[in-house]
Amino acid sequence: MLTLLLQHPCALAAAAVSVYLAAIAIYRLYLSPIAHFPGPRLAALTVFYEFYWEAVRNGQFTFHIGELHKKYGSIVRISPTELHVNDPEFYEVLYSRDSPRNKYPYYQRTFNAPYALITCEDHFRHRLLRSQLNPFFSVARIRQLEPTLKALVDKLCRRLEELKSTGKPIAIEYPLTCYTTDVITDYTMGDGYHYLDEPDFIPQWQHMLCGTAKTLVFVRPVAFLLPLLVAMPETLTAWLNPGMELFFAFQHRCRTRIAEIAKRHRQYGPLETKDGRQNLFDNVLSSSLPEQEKSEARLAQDMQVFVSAGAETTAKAMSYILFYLHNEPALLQRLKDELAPLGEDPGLIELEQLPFLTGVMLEGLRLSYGVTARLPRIAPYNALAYKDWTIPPGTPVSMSCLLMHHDESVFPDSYRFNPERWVEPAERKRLEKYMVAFSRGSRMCIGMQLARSEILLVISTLLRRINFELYETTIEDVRVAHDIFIPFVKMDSKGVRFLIK
Ligand code: HEM
Repeated sequence: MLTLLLQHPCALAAAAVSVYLAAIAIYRLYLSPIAHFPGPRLAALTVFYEFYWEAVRNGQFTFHIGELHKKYGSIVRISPTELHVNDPEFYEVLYSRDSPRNKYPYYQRTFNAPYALITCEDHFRHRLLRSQLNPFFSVARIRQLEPTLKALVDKLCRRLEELKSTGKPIAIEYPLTCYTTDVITDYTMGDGYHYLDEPDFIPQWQHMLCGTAKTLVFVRPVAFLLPLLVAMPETLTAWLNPGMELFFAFQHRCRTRIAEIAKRHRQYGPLETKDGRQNLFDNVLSSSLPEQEKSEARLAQDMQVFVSAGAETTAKAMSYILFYLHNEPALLQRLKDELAPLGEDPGLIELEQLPFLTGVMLEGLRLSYGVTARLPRIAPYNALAYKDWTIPPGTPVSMSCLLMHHDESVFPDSYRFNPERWVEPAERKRLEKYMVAFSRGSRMCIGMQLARSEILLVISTLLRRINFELYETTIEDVRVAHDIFIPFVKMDSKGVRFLIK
């Protein structure tokens, strides 16, 4: 037999590959440190199980994981290397504030932004970067930003008023995405994109932000091919994947803007904006961070992430809130009644005190999810204890906001938009623990305060000044149907559309 194999190199190669694959299969099924965890054998064998549910079935893996939990229990092995937990009480353990948590390289590499804060794998490097940025997003700093946020809401209202009585429906997520983009670009770069000036609210920008999420998910198991894709001429990639032109233009814009900021910083030191604020990247350049963390390549990747993370999520939450309120006029009226005594120009501090408005915001965040994808974390040094299980150190473990927000034991009638569930203060405090749109712990969203302030100001102002009428929009246009890193509704939806009366 051996002589035969040696005489035929192809047969030898095939035999070697078979032995290799068999060894991998035996390791994954019987010898891996997580071999004893329950779950489908196929998922334990290959990442193409995940690929099938993510890519071939177009964003169905999270829903399928929900089914696996019903069959196998609250902890399931969902891939050769990863466990998934579905238990609201475990969320704060996994997404810990204090214990080291690394991110999972397999998951992070598809962002193709290896130096950015959000993709930083090592816990300690992340702490260093994050502690430098945290003050920039504190409640106090966001309060200083209030006049800018309000000026942009005024502009949003003026632009929407142009559509008054024209009979032209508007998909509200487009102007809202222009608003959130202008806010975050103005705040981080000191010079906004001014997308609210675009005559048609530039729908392709919102499509691009959602489209890149698909690349994230669909290429994950073959992400080692990403360098090939990236090395291809941009014109060819854009031809293969229409819509990528805008992404490349956005990438170039971030690099150019960072190069300008860095050059000016080298020549003249940090530049303050007219209201005395320093832009975020000047602030990083003036900091005591190690020099490699101030490289233009790293800062350009962070700029890209800040803009895309801050724009789509917040705009989606606001447009879903507007839908739910107009879909149930009693809720709309109750909110208007609560807002009425505050007059024409209430401040953020006053808005934050309103129980029903707060309930509307939290319920909107709960049902728009932000990021639906599971977010794996690794406890690098210590085993994690979960019920009777011991999860070995170094194991990627994930949980999903989508499953948390539809846990009927926490949020009964979970698909119903019910702001009332947040109104009573003690109950709100209890429930907020399980509303994880911003995730939790050391890696939780840095823009949370900014997003909450934007939502409060935009919703309260639009309801005072604009008369909306829903146009050919049903609950299906806000009901999650696909998890492609971010939530997607049915693919042929035209979005939440309104006539301005
Ligand atoms: C409704 C609005 C928002 C939601 C639901 C949301 C959700 C999230 C979630 C779930 C994460 C964790 C991602 C992970 O673990 O990989 C995250 C991280 C992040 N978000 Fe947000 N986000 C929102 C708004 C914003 C805004 C306005 C900004 C702009 C500053 C922003 C910037 C970021 C950044 C930079 C990170 C990475 C933080 C880190 O790794 O330390 N987000 N966001």
